[in-house]
Amino acid sequence: MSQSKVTMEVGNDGVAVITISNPPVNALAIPIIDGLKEKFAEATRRNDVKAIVLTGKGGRFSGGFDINVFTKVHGTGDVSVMPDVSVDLVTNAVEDCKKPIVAAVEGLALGGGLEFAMGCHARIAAPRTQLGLPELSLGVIPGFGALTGLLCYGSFKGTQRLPRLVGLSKAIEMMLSSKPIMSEEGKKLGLIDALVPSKELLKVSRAWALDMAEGRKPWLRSLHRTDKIGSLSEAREVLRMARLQAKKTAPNLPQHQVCLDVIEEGIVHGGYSGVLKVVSGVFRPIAFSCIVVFLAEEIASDEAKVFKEIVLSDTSRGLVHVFLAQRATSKVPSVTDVGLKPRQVKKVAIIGGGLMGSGIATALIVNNIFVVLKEVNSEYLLKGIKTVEANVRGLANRGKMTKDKAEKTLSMLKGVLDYSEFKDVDMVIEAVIENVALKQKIFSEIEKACPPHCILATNTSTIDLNLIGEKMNSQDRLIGAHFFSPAHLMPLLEIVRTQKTSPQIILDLMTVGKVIKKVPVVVGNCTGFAVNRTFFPYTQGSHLLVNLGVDAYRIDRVICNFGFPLGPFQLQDLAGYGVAFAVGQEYAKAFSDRIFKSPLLELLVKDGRNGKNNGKGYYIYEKGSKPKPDPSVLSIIEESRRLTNVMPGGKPISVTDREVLEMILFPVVNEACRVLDEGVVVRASDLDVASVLGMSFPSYRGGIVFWADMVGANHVYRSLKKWSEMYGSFYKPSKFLEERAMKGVPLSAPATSSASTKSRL
Ligand SMILES: C[C@H](O)CC(=O)SCCNC(=O)CCNC(=O)[C@H](O)C(C)(C)COP(=O)(O)OP(=O)(O)OC[C@H]1O[C@@H](n2cnc3c(N)ncnc32)[C@H](O)[C@@H]1OP(=O)(O)O
Repeated sequence: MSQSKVTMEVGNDGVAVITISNPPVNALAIPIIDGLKEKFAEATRRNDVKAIVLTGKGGRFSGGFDINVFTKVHGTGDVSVMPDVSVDLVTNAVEDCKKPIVAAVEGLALGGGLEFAMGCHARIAAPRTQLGLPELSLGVIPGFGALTGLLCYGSFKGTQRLPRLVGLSKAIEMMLSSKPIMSEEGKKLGLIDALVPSKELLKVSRAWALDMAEGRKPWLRSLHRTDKIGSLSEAREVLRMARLQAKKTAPNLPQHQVCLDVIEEGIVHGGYSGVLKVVSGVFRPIAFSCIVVFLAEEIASDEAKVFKEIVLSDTSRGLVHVFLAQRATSKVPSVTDVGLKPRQVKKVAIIGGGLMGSGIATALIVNNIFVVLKEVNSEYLLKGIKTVEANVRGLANRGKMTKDKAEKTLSMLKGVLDYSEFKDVDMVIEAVIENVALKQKIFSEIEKACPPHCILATNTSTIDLNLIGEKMNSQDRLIGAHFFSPAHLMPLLEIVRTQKTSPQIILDLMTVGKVIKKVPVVVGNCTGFAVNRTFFPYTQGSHLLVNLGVDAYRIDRVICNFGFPLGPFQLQDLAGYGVAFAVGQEYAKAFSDRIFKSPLLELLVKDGRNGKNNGKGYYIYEKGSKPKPDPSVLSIIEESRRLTNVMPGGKPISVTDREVLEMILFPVVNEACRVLDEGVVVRASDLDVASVLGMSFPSYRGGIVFWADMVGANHVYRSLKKWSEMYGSFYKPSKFLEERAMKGVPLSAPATSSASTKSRL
């Protein structure tokens, strides 16, 4: 029997408790919405019911509307399958119910879940309950209404109740950031009426509902309130500022402006002139003038169009895809489905206190894992410890933890200069420079110094793990723990397994990843693994374009306009050139058939530049000001162009911005195809998640493979083929891409059986 259901129990006190049960997050799936309608109708009808409490089973109120329905809508283009949650259920059945309803909220009330709670006449919450409207992060806006029948801005009630309960500025902040607040803050803001311990939640909620039924407590309808919105001119000013801000911070996200438009409509025509009441009246069979019907229908058809556009937008498709793809990464065949139990990792040794080692140490201690940090001498060790201290105190300064907690956190770090502390560690992470011989020596040493259950991990970003483990006996314990810089902030943990790594070790590291709040993505072993390998043509493509005569700053601009936080040249400045040199050599060895060798970095270094490190790179870095393009780099670029001599006829090529973008990203797609073909990832969507979380590929474009499928494999293939004929083998389309383009099969479609035999997993 399905676990998804809505139940109702009527107590002797005359209170009906309606419970949503749809584990794990009580998502509002269509049968749940139908069940709620049915139970509210029954509770309203029954004479023995005086008041109602709405709650969720298993300590979670509701995670909102069922996101899987969006996937269906995106697949079919048919928005009519979306139920009318806002008007039909939350407004008509709940808010306008003839009996008082209390929401007993615990764990989380997000999206449609919070909308339900706000439709109730009071909200009682347990401590540390998350309350939020994260719909914008899925590309839609809170509280959509029906598309069948009439629809108007007034039907997006989720956007209207929140301002009426917490004030306009706070509501806008919550909706535009998609970040939840805790019930403690909700109580202060007025979103929550009472905060009670979890075990008293139902008792207090029942009593509250009865108090309302019997006139001892006020019975408030959120949508009718106007006391927190301020004057119309104030509201308009707040909205104007929010629009400007959203234009700056979310230029490519249409749902932000639509959300603000809808809030404004609700305020202007709802709370102030009362039109909302008339317009929402069109949803009910009451008498109203023909003019209003006509106007409402006209508005409705416009808004239905807006709604349809936004739900079916590429932005929503991309964001919903990334949400579900991220969840899918925790399912790894033969690892998470074979009944293994993760072992606890309490103490970790890190070898190397540089940028990566200290960042990883920070991520671990912040999440209560004891760390031993090893360096080769006390000077380096002190430097490493100081970096960790700065990281942790930086988090405290930014309000991410209390000062007290920061000091406690730092007490979980111990610096050492030898292996004596390694005897009882559960995991070692090697984070030294990218030098194969050094890594081989370290692994043969730690294998002896650590207990037999210990996970032996390397943070290499590029080097083949089989090479690193060549001198080890227990290669089943060797695994890649590839963090992205800065390791305490970037969310991705790329877990690299070899053919010999044991499933238990993989599961243990996945669990550590989750404990330290990273998203672990398990991938196979090869040079650069899944993420850096897929993206090595990103830097090379940008170098090739510059050498073909395209302006470097224009390239950075085009890439930023697409949605990356930085362009490739600014990114190189930030990362420093040393890493680029080291990994460049590895790629040149492994992928010699498709390398573009650019002398540009060497010329920059010769000129005394080292990027942000010394304030001089493609850009000039001065304290307190934004990086500025450095015109004196142009002569170095000219020299590079002269040396490579790739410009056809010695003249700069002429390309549109779109071509600039595609000439950089299509080679990345091409390498992603090889990664898919070789079975380096479990599924194509893992590469999407990794590109978003590790390379800052814009999430609203769905990740690298998803985006490529939106653009179309055929277009990618034809473009690469054309450029390979014009500019050489760097652009040569892979076999996988060619086949998919010819057959019209999406790049993300699972591999055929012949391909899956190649798997590196
Ligand atoms: C009408 C409204 O205005 C429109 C809406 O409500 S749109 C939906 C708005 N809600 C959201 O955006 C919330 C999305 N969910 C989340 O942020 C997080 O899942 C959470 C905070 C609820 C829980 O996080 P966490 O405990 O880490 O568990 P997490 O792994 O993310 O999710 C557990 C499972 O629940 C699923 N799930 C979570 N929220 C869901 C939702 N709203 N619909 C369907 N499934 C959902 C996940 O896909 C995952 O499934 P899986 O086990 O098969 O992989």
